[in-house]
Amino acid sequence: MIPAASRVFCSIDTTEIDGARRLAAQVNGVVGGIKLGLEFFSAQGPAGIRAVVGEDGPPLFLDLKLHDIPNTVGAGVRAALPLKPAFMTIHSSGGPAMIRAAADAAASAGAIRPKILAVTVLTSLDDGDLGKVGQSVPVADQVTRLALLARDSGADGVVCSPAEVAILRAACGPDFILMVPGIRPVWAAANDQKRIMTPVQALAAGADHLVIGRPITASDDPAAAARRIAAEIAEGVGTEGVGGAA
Ligand SMILES: O=c1ccn([C@@H]2O[C@H](COP(=O)(O)O)[C@@H](O)[C@H]2O)c(=O)[nH]1
Repeated sequence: MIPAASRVFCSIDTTEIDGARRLAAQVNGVVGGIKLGLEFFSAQGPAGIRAVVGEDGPPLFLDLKLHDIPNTVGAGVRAALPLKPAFMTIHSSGGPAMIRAAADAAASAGAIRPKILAVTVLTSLDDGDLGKVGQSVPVADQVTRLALLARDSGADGVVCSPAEVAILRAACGPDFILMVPGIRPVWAAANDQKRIMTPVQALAAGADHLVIGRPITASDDPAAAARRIAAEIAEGVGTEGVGGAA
């Protein structure tokens, strides 16, 4: 059986190539893949990505959260295909044509295409924040709307918070991928995340993959933190309560 910890993508958010490589080596074999995003890509570009994950490295989740007109997003996805990411992100709020353009660009890679995931509502936002950007509906309603739009426009799945996983699993079906950040073991600080759950809670709700960054990477001993999370997942630790000091 595949260990549940292999469903964790460790988010390495840094500008430093040596630091990113060191972190990737420290969590290698404990987590299932590496997520690199805007911070690292802006500083190090495609060559930096290759230096961290290599040709035969762990699965890559390239989290660039593309959001632009359809032509530009499609071209952005196509330009990233040589990196062979397992997953790439776009924003669902870019609309149906933009999502379709990303899906079509990914499909052009054939069998080893990246799965396109549409970001719904960022896990750092709550109902009050949504209201301030003119979306005066409960977060869960907006997430569901954007997830259904993404599914119907050709995306393989979405990025959502653990709080919406059960709702989306019911609304979008068993095969729609739910990639879930906003994950905090009970011993970790929430930081800027607002909609959070423990790894065990998120998996129990039906998440396919978990994204975990600072609880591992900001630890004095990232390898030990990753192993601790893997052990908690295996033992079902953290079914109640979450978060620490923000
Ligand atoms: O809604 C979202 C979408 C993406 N993220 C990304 O996940 C990681 C989370 O890192 P932590 O250190 O575990 O908070 C980070 O790279 C975000 O860009 C997200 O948090 N929420």
